[in-house]
Amino acid sequence: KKKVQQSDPPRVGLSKIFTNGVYPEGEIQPYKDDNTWRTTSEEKRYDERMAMEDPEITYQSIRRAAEVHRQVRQSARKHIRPGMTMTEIANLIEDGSRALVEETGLESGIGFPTGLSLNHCAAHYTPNAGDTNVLQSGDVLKIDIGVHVKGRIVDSAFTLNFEPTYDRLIEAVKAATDTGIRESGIDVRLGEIGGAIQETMESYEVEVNGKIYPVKSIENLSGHSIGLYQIHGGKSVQLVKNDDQTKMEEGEYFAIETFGSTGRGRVVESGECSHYAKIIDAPRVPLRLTSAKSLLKSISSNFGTLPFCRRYLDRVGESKYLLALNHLVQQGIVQDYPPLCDAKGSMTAQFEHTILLRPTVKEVISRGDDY
Ligand SMILES: O=S(=O)(c1cccs1)N(Cc1ccc(F)cc1)Cc1ncn[nH]1
Ligand SMILES: [Mn+2]
Ligand SMILES: [Mn+2]
Ligand SMILES: [Mn+2]
Repeated sequence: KKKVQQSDPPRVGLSKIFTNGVYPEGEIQPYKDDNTWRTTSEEKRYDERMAMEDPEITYQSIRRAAEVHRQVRQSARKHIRPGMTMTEIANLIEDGSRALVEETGLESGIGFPTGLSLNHCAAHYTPNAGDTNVLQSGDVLKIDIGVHVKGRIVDSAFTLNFEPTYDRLIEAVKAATDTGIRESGIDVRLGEIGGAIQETMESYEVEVNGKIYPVKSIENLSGHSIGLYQIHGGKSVQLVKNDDQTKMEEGEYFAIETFGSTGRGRVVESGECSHYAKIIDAPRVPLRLTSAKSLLKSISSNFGTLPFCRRYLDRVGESKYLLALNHLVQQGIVQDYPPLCDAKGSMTAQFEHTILLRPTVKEVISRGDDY
């Protein structure tokens, strides 16, 4: 049988390429100071075999999502250039993701809105309809892509620049994220990881037009555990030293993400909101507003508890939904996630990977040869 090749831009579904249903493993890291106990223990190897066989937690789902992520981001890096509108960039990425993951209802598809935060904005910006913003050559663009298969979400992000000014900032954040990944492990306290991330991050400085800026960890952003169809699983991994004694546990998925800044090292909500998500255990309040009732039905059937953005409502045929959407937010049924920005004029960068704490090893699921 002839081997099927991926197209450029990528549009061939991965099940046509990985015809045996086996997808590439991520980067395998032994647990730190664990020497070989977990890797060799019979009991742990048994636990792993059971996990592999359980259709609900099969590793193939998350690995398929990760391979989609790698191929889409490779194409993004190749094609995104100053002069493109943010909307063109979002569509380029999302068309690729939907095609490669072979989007099928809530079975597989986009994990959350494509983050395209610029410059002093660190997270949760994606264009709404009518956004005419154009990428500039001096911009620092955080590309945060989500892909899910059977509710297993890969949350991974990288930073693009087109001029060398902020190369050191980008280097600092890549190093800090790798520190966070290295320090993660079963029974590790979340506070310990925060301290290590901050130490790496703040060992860097960046020179901009003759002025030296120390790189700061953004103290009110964090990594997070990830659940089934649940981008935020309830545990947060801070980017600064703290005494959170909560431990990481075997079988948990984590998004290890760090953000560096030349500004205050703190973000505030700023600008028009695009990102939303149904709150998992939202109170069942009787909705008086009929339009809110029908919008909620559309959100539940199209996205479930996965985050979505206004463009996704547009594409499933919703219109004139803002009043209803704001009502759902105000009733505590839908969470809004406005853009999170440091001071105007400052610069922020992000790197993020999704890791899985397997019984025997730590797997950096979203690792590629790019980052
Ligand atoms: O800031 S978060 O809300 C958060 C961090 C810690 C606890 S909750 N957030 C989760 C999220 C929220 C909305 C989305 F559309 C996608 C993800 C982190 C994140 N944003 C992008 N990638 N990762
Ligand atoms: Mn091409
Ligand atoms: Mn992310
Ligand atoms: Mn994340």
